[in-house]
Amino acid sequence: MKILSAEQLSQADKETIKKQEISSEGLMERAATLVFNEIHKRLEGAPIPIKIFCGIGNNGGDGLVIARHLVQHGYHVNVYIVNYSDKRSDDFLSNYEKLKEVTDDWPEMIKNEANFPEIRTGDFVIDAIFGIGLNRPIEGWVAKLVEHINNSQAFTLAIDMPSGLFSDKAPGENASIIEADFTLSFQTPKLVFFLPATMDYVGNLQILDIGLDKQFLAKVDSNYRLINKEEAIQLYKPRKTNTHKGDYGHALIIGGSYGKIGSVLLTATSALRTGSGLCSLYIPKCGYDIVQTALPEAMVLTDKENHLLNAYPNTFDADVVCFGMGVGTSNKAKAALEDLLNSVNSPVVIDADGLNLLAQNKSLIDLLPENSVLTPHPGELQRLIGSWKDDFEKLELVRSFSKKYKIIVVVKGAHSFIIQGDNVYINNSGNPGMATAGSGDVLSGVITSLIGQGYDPVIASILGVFLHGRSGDIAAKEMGFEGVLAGEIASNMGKAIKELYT
Ligand SMILES: NC(=O)C1=CN([C@@H]2O[C@H](COP(=O)(O)OP(=O)(O)OC[C@H]3O[C@@H](n4cnc5c(N)ncnc54)[C@H](OP(=O)(O)O)[C@@H]3O)[C@@H](O)[C@H]2O)[C@H](O)CC1
Ligand SMILES: [K+]
Repeated sequence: MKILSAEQLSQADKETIKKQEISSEGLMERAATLVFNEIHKRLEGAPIPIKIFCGIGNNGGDGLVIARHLVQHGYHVNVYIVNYSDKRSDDFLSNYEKLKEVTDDWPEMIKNEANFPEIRTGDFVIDAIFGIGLNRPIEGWVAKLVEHINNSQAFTLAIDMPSGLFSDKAPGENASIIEADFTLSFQTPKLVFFLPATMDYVGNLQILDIGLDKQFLAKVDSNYRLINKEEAIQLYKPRKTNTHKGDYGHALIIGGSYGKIGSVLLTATSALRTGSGLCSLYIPKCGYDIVQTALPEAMVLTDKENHLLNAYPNTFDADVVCFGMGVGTSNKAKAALEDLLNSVNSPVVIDADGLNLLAQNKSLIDLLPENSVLTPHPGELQRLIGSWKDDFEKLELVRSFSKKYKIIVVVKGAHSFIIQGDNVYINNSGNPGMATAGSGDVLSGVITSLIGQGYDPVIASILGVFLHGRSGDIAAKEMGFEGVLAGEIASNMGKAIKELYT
């Protein structure tokens, strides 16, 4: 699903009004009625006190339409106009009049702190103060109102966006932003819903298709895409019936050191569970018995060193190589990485200490074959590209890093970002249970396996991150968030793949 900017959404709005011969008020009615339907479906007429805070623009207009429908369905509604300016929008004004026709309880004006209503724990708050039109930080008494709402224990539903969030840029430090429990957003998700510093304001997210012009949405260009099952299934290549293991690639996993053999084992298990035809490990001697016992399906080559890797078996003929988990950052490990990068021409996957070695020896980055995949978590990323002032600057830095070295960067997080040049793919599977030791090792195995099976490295990264998340979801369903082990993310991979097409 494309992620559009506020400007693109306003354009879509205009295009829809023109093509569907609908007025902008009609479009507001359509969008806000969908919100009302969602609320009504859940509340089923319950006599909960509903407090709707409406701005004076079109987000506020949505709030007024929702209020009218709620009143007409017998709900207990109080409407507050957050009077932050005199520039009321036309659709706000006409819906203000329409609301007055259905109730004697006229909206209350909030012009300063003295007008703030008491908000109780059991209240249901609707935030229709600002939407995509926010163009500067919320200040003064309006900021205090946001704080007042956040300090209440009331359930808060944000319309289109939690007020205070910009759709396309970072909020400043200590910005006033509604902390929503739920956000119902129109037509497309907004980029800030998925960025680490702003995602927590959104709560649960649901996107409502308000029927904006399909042609415009299809042709509008966006560098940002959200990856759900609908997108993932299109990337998946089913197996043929007449087939053999040679069709699914030979993955070589290089890593491990004394005390960290488990990491390579997880990566190799995950590669095999994702469907690699063959999988070999190259590890220090001390890991030989462990791997052969724990994973008889894999083949094992050992370095001449006992506890650390020191070389790359360059006579080995693999379809794809993954390097880094558990190797440490010793000179010996550096020699092994250098050896590898001087020997291979096809894309490699680099994770964990492999990334730290690249960060410590920046000249090695030049040796990465085009389309190689790097899978840093934020700490590793910072070591590679330096620090950033906010999530947007981070995205810019990763983009130029990706362009400069012609590589793919998978920035791991609650929503992992797959970045290739200007293109950013945002993963929407997974859960907090996956924040566990070895989870990243498993991800490297999935991506490596898919590259070995012939997927283009960027597709392998997008699909791999999605499948990793789904597999984690399957594991968490059985084990609970706290109980998930990385090995279970690997072992559920077959189910995650099956679930794509069933
Ligand atoms: N296209 C769609 O998907 C639809 C969107 N709808 C809803 O409309 C809003 C966007 O409405 P808009 O009127 O453009 O903007 P807002 O309601 O978010 O803001 C209103 C005005 O507030 C001013 N502003 C901005 N920041 C601040 C601030 N910090 N303090 C005070 N005032 C501020 C600004 O005007 P200025 O002239 O003062 O700059 C805004 O214009 C969208 O989010 C949806 O909820 C439709 O209902 C359906 C179609
Ligand atoms: K809002």
